[in-house]
Amino acid sequence: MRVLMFGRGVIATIYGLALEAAGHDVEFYVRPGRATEYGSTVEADITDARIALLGRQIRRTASIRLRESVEPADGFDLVILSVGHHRLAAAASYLTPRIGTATVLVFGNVLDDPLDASAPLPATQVVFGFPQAGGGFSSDGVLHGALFRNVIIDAHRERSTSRNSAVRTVFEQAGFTVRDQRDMRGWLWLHFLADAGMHAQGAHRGGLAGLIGNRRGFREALLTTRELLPLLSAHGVDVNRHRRSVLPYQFPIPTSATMAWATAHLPIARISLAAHTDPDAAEPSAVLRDAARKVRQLGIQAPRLEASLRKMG
Ligand SMILES: NC(=O)C1=CN([C@@H]2O[C@H](COP(=O)(O)OP(=O)(O)OC[C@H]3O[C@@H](n4cnc5c(N)ncnc54)[C@H](OP(=O)(O)O)[C@@H]3O)[C@@H](O)[C@H]2O)C=CC1
Ligand SMILES: CC(C)(CO)C(=O)C(=O)O
Repeated sequence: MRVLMFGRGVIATIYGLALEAAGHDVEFYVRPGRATEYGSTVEADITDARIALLGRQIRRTASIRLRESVEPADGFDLVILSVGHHRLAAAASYLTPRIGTATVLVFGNVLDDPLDASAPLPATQVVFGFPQAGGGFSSDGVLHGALFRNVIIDAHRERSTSRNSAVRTVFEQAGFTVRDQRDMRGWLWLHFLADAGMHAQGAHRGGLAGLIGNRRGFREALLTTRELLPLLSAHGVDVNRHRRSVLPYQFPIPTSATMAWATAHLPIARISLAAHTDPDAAEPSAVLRDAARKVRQLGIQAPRLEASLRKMG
């Protein structure tokens, strides 16, 4: 399959390399002028949990193909679009006239209704999913990442089209296990609020890396998200469908102890957080700002989130 990864960011690179290794024809779209800057290789240090339960660390210099434009005649079958929620609209506008008949997998954080957030991409060509990976580039350009076996794919009955099946097959053939999500919109909202809780604490601790091994930090993150949960029902999400996912917020003490222990002792649990050390990174402040905007609109009290926003300045 011809696959285009949008950008050469963390998630695009981790999954692009995995799909290429599985035999797909993978290219990366980067902004005009950036191909030379990036070069034709990437140094990747990935702890891969497809091979071993707690991950096996593999470091390699991988060749990658970059392109600075996309045209409908390029004939991509699948475009994987993984950007921060605050950059999705611009990316979707760029891609819409250029994708031809390709399926676009929107594979990252989304706030608002997913189809509105990914407009003007045609709803019939879009599939929603979410990565189970994380990491970041260190200052020497090396990608340090953790890759889990699962990926989340939308499995709502009305959206279970042949495009969904094709996306599932691509991941399964590359050794991933697809976790069906029947309420993707609710799941994406909940994940966004979970990130807001984490980033709120990151704002006090020099980024998410400051949470590693930090029981109090995780507890505060969970409590921050708990303050935001009323947003879900206010937007029509049936929280009962996400009972297991909301348990950490109902039991923050044992959950934070587990998270602190896991991130202190297991590299696979630590890597995604360890890479987030930039206190001025754009995505965390966009997540906090947009979560705060939503709760203020509804008059929901979120003192922990507000305190973190003040801290960010
Ligand atoms: N990193 C992580 O640990 C995790 C991230 N996620 C989610 O996955 C998504 C992607 O995250 P991540 O990979 O870290 O993000 P990155 O910022 O690393 O990657 C985004 C990429 O998209 C490119 N890009 C964005 N907009 C445009 C545009 N309009 N035109 C051209 N290129 C563009 C960026 O290029 P440029 O640099 O030129 O702007 C960059 O290469 C987010 O929603 C995030 O929340 C989920 C789990 C973990
Ligand atoms: C907050 C983070 C990095 C934790 O892995 C994440 O899940 C995301 O960016 O969506």
